Amino acid sequence: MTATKLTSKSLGGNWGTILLPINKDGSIDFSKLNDEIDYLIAAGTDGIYTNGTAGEFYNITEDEYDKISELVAIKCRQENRLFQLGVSHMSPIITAGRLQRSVTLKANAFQLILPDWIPLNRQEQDEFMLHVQSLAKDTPLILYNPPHAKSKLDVSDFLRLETLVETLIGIKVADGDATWYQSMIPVAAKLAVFVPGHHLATGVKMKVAAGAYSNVACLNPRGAQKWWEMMKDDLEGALHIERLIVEFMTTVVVPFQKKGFSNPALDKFLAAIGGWASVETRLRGPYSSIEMSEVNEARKIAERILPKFLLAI
Ligand SMILES: CC(=O)N[C@H]1[C@H]([C@H](O)[C@H](O)CO)O[C@](O)(C(=O)O)C[C@@H]1O
Repeated sequence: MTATKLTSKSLGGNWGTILLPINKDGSIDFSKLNDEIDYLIAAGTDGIYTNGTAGEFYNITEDEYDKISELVAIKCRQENRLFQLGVSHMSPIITAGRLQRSVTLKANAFQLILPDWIPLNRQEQDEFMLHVQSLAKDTPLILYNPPHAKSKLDVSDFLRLETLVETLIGIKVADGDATWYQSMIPVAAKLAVFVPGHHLATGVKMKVAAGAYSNVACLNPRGAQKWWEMMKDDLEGALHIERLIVEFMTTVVVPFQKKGFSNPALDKFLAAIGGWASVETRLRGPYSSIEMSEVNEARKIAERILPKFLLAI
């Protein structure tokens, strides 16, 4: 079977991340991971992706990388579900290795970051992306450029890379204010732009967002999907829900961010609050995890603020 060919026009929607169930000794619990992938597939999100930040791509061995990618690829192909494999790594050599070993898995796309120790000048960005394109063959690419990346790309970089790299179909970025959205309209005309999950309705209203690799799907993949569907025929209603999600994030999640917990710690906390996966809050060290004992209180606040469909399992 050939993989459905994603394009900058067809790529979009609510994508659910794989989160790693980490044992006390730091190993990955593959049996729990298995169940989690089954749940995500059954939840009916537009797609599933591996090795995002929430998948702790920066802190796994190459053997683990291969095992995770294979597991997700086999299950998603069996069930005919769209999936993307993250091949990101801070080292260009490791990214290339991940890519080369994953090409046969027939992902619908690869997600990747630029090399992330020494910032890349434009020529180096171009060279890296062309190299990756040649390794990925005809599998499309999504470039992930978070605000903490060493090489921060702007509108002109995205447009240049889109012209240069034929198989680049999307980008994942943090959003900004109305001026930012305005500036991204030319990019959105050419590439599928993914914005933070909790701002997706705004992104749609501003005619920029094609979808989200979603932290709302971390909380509840089914609920996040329902919210995305709502954006198509009741955008005002979806914007109202977004305000509730943002209120929930501000009340429950941001205080942990202010204490210094990382984004993946927050994503795992969201999943534990949602309670749909057998994933707990533990991250692989040295990164700190939010204690499971915080989950009950957070869940109570979630129940007060959020609509039922975002929490029901
Ligand atoms: C608010 C937000 O968008 N969070 C997203 C983060 C950040 O983009 C990332 O932590 C920056 O490094 O990425 C993910 O964890 C990921 O790709 O797996 C998904 C999560 O929804």
